[in-house]
Amino acid sequence: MKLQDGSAPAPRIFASRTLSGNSSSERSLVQTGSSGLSAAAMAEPPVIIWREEVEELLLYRDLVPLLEEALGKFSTRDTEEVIQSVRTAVPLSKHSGFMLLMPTYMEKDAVLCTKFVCMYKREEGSTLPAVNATVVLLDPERGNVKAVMDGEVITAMRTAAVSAISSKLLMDPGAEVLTILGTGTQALSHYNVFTEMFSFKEVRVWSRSIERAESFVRSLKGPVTVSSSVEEVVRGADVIVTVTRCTEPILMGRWVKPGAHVAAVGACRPDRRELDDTLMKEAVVYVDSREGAMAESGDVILSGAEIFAELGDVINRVKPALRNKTTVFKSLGMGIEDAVPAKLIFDKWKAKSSSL
Ligand SMILES: NC(=O)C1=CN([C@@H]2O[C@H](COP(=O)(O)OP(=O)(O)OC[C@H]3O[C@@H](n4cnc5c(N)ncnc54)[C@H](O)[C@@H]3O)[C@@H](O)[C@H]2O)C=CC1
Ligand SMILES: O=C(O)C1=NCCCC1
Repeated sequence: MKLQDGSAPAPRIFASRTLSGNSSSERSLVQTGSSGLSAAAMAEPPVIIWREEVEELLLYRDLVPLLEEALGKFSTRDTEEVIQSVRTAVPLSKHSGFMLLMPTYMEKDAVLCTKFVCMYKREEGSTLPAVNATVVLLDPERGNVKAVMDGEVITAMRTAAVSAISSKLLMDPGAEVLTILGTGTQALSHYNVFTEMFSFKEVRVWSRSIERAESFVRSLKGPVTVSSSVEEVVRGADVIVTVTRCTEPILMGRWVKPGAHVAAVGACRPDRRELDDTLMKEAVVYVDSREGAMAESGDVILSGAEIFAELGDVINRVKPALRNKTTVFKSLGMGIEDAVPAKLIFDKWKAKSSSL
């Protein structure tokens, strides 16, 4: 969320009158409530937590263990732990996009949350965002909104954190070479968390345009090699992250080293692909959600590949982590992955505000 001059406003608490108008009759409605509730029994007004605050409050070292725990809870299908159905996709045909609605309830953790995320096909060079998200945290008892948060950083960091968890579980422990296909928002968050959590000897990046790859790499801290040939960066890589907006396969199984781990993050619609049939059929396929993958993943649906397990099944030790095989983690994103950082950010925000 940004102001018109591009800067982010300071975090603030909405004044009650902002939500309910200025007139004294409207204000008295706020103080006693339309249902006659006393002010003490009324909910706190919602807060807005802007992008810069999210960036400050959300750290991978807190997020990764919480997400790992949450993926395990999701895979138990225990409705007291998590209620989360496959998200609703509203087509925005005029703008070549979709709005995805991602509600999640975690009863035991008292977290009620939804994300609205819009995703678009963008022309090369477009300055508009490919993904734009807002996260809303509610009080499950009263149903009021507690916080509205910028969702772009949450989406970038939680997606990368889940890919890092898949790699921690499924890559060869001696993995040395990381390859990232794509140079956008997700490429950056994946680079950040993978280099924070693991010690790769070599990092390679691919983009269709070598200039874009070079400019992306200039923004990074460590040494990275670039190429505009997917085959060149993929051959010999131990871990391959695909974070593109492509709609046809770009990663071919014949280039992938046996035993490599692929975290496939793009192609989140049933008609989109990033990986070819050879890779999908030869690899052991893990997903975040079986239902989600069967409804939304072109790589799963169109290849006819069998899903071996959810990441949560591996975390719960219900299914093995087949590290010596070629593995694909097909990521689609789930509401619980947003609910967890939303609670974390809100709790930290409250602690920070009350200490001021
Ligand atoms: N699995 C999940 O939870 C999530 C998945 N995504 C998906 O991840 C992908 C990347 O997202 P962002 O980094 O936010 O997008 P972005 O627009 O910032 O980056 C996209 C990258 O793909 C490249 N690209 C675009 N069209 C291409 C094509 N036809 N072939 C090859 N490369 C192409 C761009 O040059 C850029 O490097 C998108 O497909 C998005 O929908 C995004 C958020 C969460
Ligand atoms: O889970 C998400 O967030 C997204 N998934 C698919 C692509 C857009 C964002």
